Amino acid sequence: MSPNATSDVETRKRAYVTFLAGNGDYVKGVVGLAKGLRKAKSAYPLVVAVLPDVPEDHREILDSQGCIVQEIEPVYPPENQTQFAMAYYVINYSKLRIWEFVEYEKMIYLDGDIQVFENIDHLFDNPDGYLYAVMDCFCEPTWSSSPQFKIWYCQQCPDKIPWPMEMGPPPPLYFNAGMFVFEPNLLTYFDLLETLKISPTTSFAEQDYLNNFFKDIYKPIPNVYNLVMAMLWRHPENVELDKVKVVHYCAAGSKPWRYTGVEENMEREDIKMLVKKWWDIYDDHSLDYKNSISADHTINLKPLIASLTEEDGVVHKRGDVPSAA
Ligand SMILES: O=c1ccn([C@@H]2O[C@H](COP(=O)(O)OP(=O)(O)O[C@H]3O[C@H](CO)[C@H](O)[C@H](O)[C@H]3O)[C@@H](O)[C@H]2O)c(=O)[nH]1
Ligand SMILES: O[C@H]1[C@H](O)[C@@H](O)[C@H](O)[C@@H](O)[C@H]1O
Ligand SMILES: [Mn+2]
Repeated sequence: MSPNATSDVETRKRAYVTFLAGNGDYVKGVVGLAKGLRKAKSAYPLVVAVLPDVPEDHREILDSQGCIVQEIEPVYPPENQTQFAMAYYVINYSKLRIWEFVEYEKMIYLDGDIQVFENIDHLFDNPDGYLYAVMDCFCEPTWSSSPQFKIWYCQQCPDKIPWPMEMGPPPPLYFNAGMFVFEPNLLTYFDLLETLKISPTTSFAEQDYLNNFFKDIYKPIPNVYNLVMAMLWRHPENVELDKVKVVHYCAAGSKPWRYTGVEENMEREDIKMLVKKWWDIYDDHSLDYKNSISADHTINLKPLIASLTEEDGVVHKRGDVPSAA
């Protein structure tokens, strides 16, 4: 086997992964993400973990965009009496299935409402054994039922309003679960599912759960890897917008494919600019998988080479091992 083929086989051990549920418009987010990764010349494919309720035509769109569509079974929390910050967060427990994708050594999870504007492949090279993610902000009304919100404490500026001593030690650092670097592992996977059975359901669903589960191995990374939009108006002093590589369109009203500009903060120039940047990628037909094949041979030979197996040299059907690049 040629040295090139060896390294291509190695790159197959890493992938991006996102999650898709339902027959709504989140598929647009995932298409945008696939194209964004391609534009950033990522060397790794995008796996889309889909729930059974994702319709066939949406799966075909994703396949035609070079994504690896992988169906997963839903995971439900044990009981559902809690008020989630958003009712649909309940489906996000299904995200735990991605720890089962052990054909990959390391993956970067990205929400469907995330866009990657610059290459972040180097995050795969971070030392193993940790879960890497960006610290969240507690200042939006979605956090109103939390103790942090009630005392105006935010881990983004712990010196402004320090955590009161009488409330005990400050809570452990908390990440936004729209983006994280992790290692699929069956023992972890079974432990995640088993521990869930005896865990309470809380406002931020699997985000709270993952934070608790991984608190000892969580390593914060700079917010350029997941700009939670509220940071722009809650903690502008912590944001260097021109350095941001990954944007998370998570604020109410900010999903680019639904954007109208009427919700609070959505009239801001920085938001308008970021929404436009998302659309520029989504509308760019040269970034469609089929067009990128004819446009750039150096990049687009990769999926073909990677789909040659060592033993039989047989080329598997396109879509088996597509690269996001
Ligand atoms: O109808 C839906 C709803 C959600 N999703 C998927 O679920 C992800 C999470 O939903 P949002 O991005 O709308 O939610 P937020 O960004 O507000 O949610 C945050 O909190 C959630 C708590 O459950 C999750 O942790 C999520 O990853 C984190 O970014 C989406 O990106 C998308 O990938 C769908 O596919 N279809
Ligand atoms: O994951 C959630 C979500 O992205 C919300 O929109 C945001 O307000 C929260 O800070 C975050 O924890
Ligand atoms: Mn999101």
